[in-house]
Amino acid sequence: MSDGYMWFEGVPFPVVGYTLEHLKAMHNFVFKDEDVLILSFPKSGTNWLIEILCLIHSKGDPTWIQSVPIWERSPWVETMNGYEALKGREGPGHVSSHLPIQLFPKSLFQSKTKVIYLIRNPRDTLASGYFFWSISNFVKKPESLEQYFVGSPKEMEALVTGGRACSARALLTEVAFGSWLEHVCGWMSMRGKENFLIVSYEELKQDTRNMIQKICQFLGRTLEPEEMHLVLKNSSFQVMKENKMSNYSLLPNWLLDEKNGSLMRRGTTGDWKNHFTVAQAEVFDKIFQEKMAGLPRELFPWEGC
Ligand SMILES: Nc1ncnc2c1ncn2[C@@H]1O[C@H](COP(=O)(O)O)[C@@H](OP(=O)(O)O)[C@H]1O
Ligand SMILES: CCc1ccc(OS(=O)(=O)O)cc1
Repeated sequence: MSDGYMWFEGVPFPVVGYTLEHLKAMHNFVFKDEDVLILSFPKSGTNWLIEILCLIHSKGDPTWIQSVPIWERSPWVETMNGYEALKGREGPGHVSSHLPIQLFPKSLFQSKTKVIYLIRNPRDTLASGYFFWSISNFVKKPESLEQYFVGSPKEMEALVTGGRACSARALLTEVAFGSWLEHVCGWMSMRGKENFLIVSYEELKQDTRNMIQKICQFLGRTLEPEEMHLVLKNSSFQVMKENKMSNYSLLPNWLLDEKNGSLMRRGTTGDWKNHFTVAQAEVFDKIFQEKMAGLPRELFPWEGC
């Protein structure tokens, strides 16, 4: 825990909300065929997708999202509180997780649980994570974006000269829940299964209505035009930002310093461009191209934009 993370099976976890005992016990969690699982690497827009799924469930009626905290509506299987809530739940429901595939409860792979994997430009997850971890006490606060990006100036130098690209922060290897690359590559092994849907933050931003339709189709749900209108309205950035059940303002101040930021920060694509240096962007490109070469490009709609 000395580096500001709690390590489990080689993966760094936040130090608040997680224990090794729960992570071990959670491995035996039994998924129901009717559950809906939301999977993502942190800061991919997970809470937005959770809000959308809750609103699809309620056909746009905001009563549920305005009265129950988001982490109770779709508990995180890997957190202590989330796991306890899920264990005691009788019927099926929504479940959220940031876990990499190798740590996931095995029952998922024998179930028909519908799984939605949310993917976002890792440059934006990096920038979003930097600002979020800086205002929270889930993990050690980053010293600067530079430090968060590569660990140290020395590592950056080594990266630029091509020396140690694989071990650098640019691969997101030492942020909460481990490596973005490993997270994505691991879960992409489920690609093609009929109970597995991939949604990108970028497509969700660009054509929210169309993506909600696609999600509804996957879930076997339909929305009347007026219901769709309500889902769109109540999951919009502005409405979510003001919903205290969804914007994390219910978390105590010692855990999330709301004076200096919010979960609901920008809600845009490409904000990383305002924060990365040219050198950082080049390094990131190089590593991304190299490591993701084996996966189809359509998985990364933000590339080349
Ligand atoms: N309704 C919404 N529309 C668009 N983006 C949203 C959103 N709700 C949350 N987000 C964005 O999702 C990111 C948080 O992701 P997560 O829920 O996985 O922690 C933040 O990104 P930014 O920090 O780039 O603004 C946040 O602003
Ligand atoms: C208690 C709600 C909560 C807080 C933080 C979480 O992780 S992360 O910020 O998305 O990495 C998950 C759940």
